[in-house]
Amino acid sequence: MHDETTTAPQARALRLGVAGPVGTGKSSVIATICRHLRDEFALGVITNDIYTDEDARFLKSEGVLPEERIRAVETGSCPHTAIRDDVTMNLMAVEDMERDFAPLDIVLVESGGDNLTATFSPALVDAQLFVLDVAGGGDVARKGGPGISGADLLVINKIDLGPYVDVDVEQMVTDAEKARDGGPVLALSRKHPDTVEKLCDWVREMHKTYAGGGHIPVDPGPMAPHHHAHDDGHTHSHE
Ligand SMILES: Nc1nc2c(ncn2[C@@H]2O[C@H](COP(=O)(O)OP(=O)(O)OP(=O)(O)O)[C@@H](O)[C@H]2O)c(=O)[nH]1
Repeated sequence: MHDETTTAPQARALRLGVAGPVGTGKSSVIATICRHLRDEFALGVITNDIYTDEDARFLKSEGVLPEERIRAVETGSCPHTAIRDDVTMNLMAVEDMERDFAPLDIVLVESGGDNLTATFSPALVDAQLFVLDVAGGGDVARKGGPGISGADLLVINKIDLGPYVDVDVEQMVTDAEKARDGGPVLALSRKHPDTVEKLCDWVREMHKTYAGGGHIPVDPGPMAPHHHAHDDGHTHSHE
């Protein structure tokens, strides 16, 4: 009988998206993954910024990978568009990277920083992390949204800051688990090596499942309707 929960073993790299609100630590999470796993896996990184290549420059300056394995996509539009509505620019960047450095094991794709609504299309990534931080407030996890509830892993970052911003990290994790119907939640700080190891283990496990054909990409769901106002007075909306 055909088993619909598995697919053939994968020939190409695992494409792993990292999304989340501005400043929660997406670039830092990617830097951490690269530093700890670069000797185990062949890695590449694609960053998304609206007008700059700042995130790519940060990762290059940190020396987390050889510079040519870190490439920037300047989306020129709201971050949702490039990771969800029309993923062409990103898909081309990922495919170029995979071709130039074949065979790659994992390509990390960082979304531009946005609000709680941005998620990757499963046409672009195979799995996705959504990153919140404790500095954004303990109640954020309760607010839900497609990334919080539907990403393959929810990261609650900067837990070392909990005491300074009066956030009960354990409660925030419990709230997040509830919002995700028990889906995985990782409390992370780059200053707590045990949490970094858990992040690496999650990536290892995801890669193993994916490479063996046992991972089916899940769409966390569409963003909520919203609109953007631009400097020139022009607005656009996503319904
Ligand atoms: N205390 C603490 N600070 C952290 C941690 N991770 C990241 N930061 C800091 O948080 C700030 C934002 O981190 P980034 O990695 O640039 O965040 P980002 O989500 O990529 O930001 P944008 O790309 O601008 O949306 C930086 O000053 C980091 O040094 C952490 O675990 N603990």
